[in-house]
Amino acid sequence: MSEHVIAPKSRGFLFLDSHPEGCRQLVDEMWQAVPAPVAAGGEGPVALVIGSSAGYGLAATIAGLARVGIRGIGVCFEKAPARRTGTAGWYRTAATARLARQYGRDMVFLNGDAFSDTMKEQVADLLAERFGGRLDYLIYSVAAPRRTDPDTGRLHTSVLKPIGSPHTTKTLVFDEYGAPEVKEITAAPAEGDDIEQTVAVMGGTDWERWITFLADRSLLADGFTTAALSYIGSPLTAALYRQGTIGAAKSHLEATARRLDERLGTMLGGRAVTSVNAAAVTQSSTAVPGIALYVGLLRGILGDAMVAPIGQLVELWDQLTGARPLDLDDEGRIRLDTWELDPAVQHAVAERWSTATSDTITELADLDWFGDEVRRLYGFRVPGVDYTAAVETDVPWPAPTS
Ligand SMILES: NC(=O)c1ccc[n+]([C@@H]2O[C@H](COP(=O)([O-])OP(=O)(O)OC[C@H]3O[C@@H](n4cnc5c(N)ncnc54)[C@H](O)[C@@H]3O)[C@@H](O)[C@H]2O)c1
Repeated sequence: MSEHVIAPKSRGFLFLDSHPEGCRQLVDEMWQAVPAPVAAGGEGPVALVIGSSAGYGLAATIAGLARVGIRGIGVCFEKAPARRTGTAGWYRTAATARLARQYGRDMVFLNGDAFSDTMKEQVADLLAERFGGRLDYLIYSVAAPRRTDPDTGRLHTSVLKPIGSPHTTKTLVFDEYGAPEVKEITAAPAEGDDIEQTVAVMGGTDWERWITFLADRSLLADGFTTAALSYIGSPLTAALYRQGTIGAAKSHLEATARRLDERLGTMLGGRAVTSVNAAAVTQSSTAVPGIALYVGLLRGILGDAMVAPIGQLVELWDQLTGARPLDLDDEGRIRLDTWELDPAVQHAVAERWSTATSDTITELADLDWFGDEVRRLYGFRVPGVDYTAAVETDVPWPAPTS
């Protein structure tokens, strides 16, 4: 037993501790937000979600469990409680596993490096032993700063840089008293092998490696379908995102999808697509310069009309399972970002972006919402949680039920 009162301590948008009870309630909230299952009863399809503990991958896991009745495996990379609390994803995984069990879904969570072949072996063994040797769906939603290539042993590091020339952007920071400041920063362009390294981490190489690995062991079911998450985003963030090093990785991911789609089509009558999702506040997105400002302004304009990740992932599952028709753009991508990239919305965000200063930002952007969302990533600011009460932080990793 290790009970503590946990106060939010942060460095910028990163918090040092997370709140187990807040994380549990947020997972409950996400589950409750999922509409009733499409088909009830029977054994659900077998799914593997890579990046299952946070952001879009967590939404994929919860929407899959609650809407489609999936069973299978979630893979993520989280830190256990030790001197500090566990990471939020640790507690969210414990909460997701508890709900899965409660609803009778056999879901096993593995904590470790998805880029490694050891993890691929572990997943392959579990699929063979526990899930009838057939995988129906794979959702790939990893956001990571680095990846070791199992073939070469080389460590690749991804960077967020513009390509070609330096780029100056407005960005949102909070001073030591929590007051918002709109600043300008200039990002130096990619140099050396920055692009290649970012593509090696966030492009499609590891996704393809997973599929080849599982195909070689004959673990992919007929009609096997896979989706990887991508982002396009606004012209306001394009120099640093879609036209930058990370955008090069996303283009690689999308090209990988087209190649895999052909391969899976011939091999199994299967499919590979990318799903272009909309801007959301996650640990990864807040690391991109300008994104915090952009998302705050977007919320200021759209309010509750923004579609949260869980809503987008219900739509993704509906399209993947055929509950709704698959709706692909000209480049073969599922587009769940149309409300964000609507020209009228983008025009309104651009207007506010151009006039935003430290003095006007609280009127133009919904910073209360943004501040809450950042804290909720760590289980804070969840209505109904008593943050003055001590909570058990020593939560075990969920053991598979036999
Ligand atoms: N956040 C956005 O605004 C946004 C918008 C559209 C698309 N996307 C895409 O969604 C995907 C996920 O991003 P997110 O923002 O949800 O990220 P996130 O930081 O919220 O979650 C990342 C997940 O990856 C897992 N992970 C990281 N490194 C790992 C490793 N080595 N092995 C196993 N698991 C690992 C983490 O444990 C976590 O579950 C990315 O492809 C991203 O580009 C994000």
